[in-house]
Amino acid sequence: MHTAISLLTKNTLKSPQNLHLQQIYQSMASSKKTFVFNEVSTHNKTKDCWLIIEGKVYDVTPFMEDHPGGDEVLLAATGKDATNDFEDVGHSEDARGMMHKYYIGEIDTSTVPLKRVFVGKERNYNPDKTSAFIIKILQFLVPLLILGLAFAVRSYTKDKSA
Ligand code: HEM
Repeated sequence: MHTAISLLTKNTLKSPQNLHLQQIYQSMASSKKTFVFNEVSTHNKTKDCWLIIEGKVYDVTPFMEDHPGGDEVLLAATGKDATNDFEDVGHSEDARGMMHKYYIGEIDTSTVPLKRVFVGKERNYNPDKTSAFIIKILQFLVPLLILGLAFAVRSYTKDKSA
């Protein structure tokens, strides 16, 4: 990655028009910090949101309210490699151009799990299996109770009319 940035700064970005890009890439290369996945994935809240996109780590907290796609999608993209989510939307060049503002470092890709893991506050996940079990039993019992009640009422009314 570092080599790629050096090559870019040396060759492609030499023209004066690309000076600002050169400065951005140089600052990215010199001040880069490498994070491990667990360090990044804990930043998954409304006021603290870090993303992993194309091997880089972005702190998008200040951008959450202004993100045209909303803050929910940004939060949903935390705790995993968000490259595919980002690419699937088909973000414009403008969107890509603003990413450097939120760049805070690189990710050690060997620490990124293949499957999504939940760290800290968990969403859409119910660790209490007991309530799910009770619901299943109730789903079975309630119709039986109604049937039994219907039979009881029927035989009671039959007895009365006889
Ligand atoms: C540093 C990261 C990001 C930046 C700077 C960014 C920026 C932007 C910008 C400027 C737009 C307006 C449309 C465009 O110019 O393409 C946009 C739209 C959008 N973004 Fe992001 N985005 C980021 C990450 C993400 C991620 C991780 C997702 C997850 C799926 C996402 C989902 C969306 C969606 C759904 C839209 C709306 C698309 C539409 O309605 O046309 N963005 N984003």
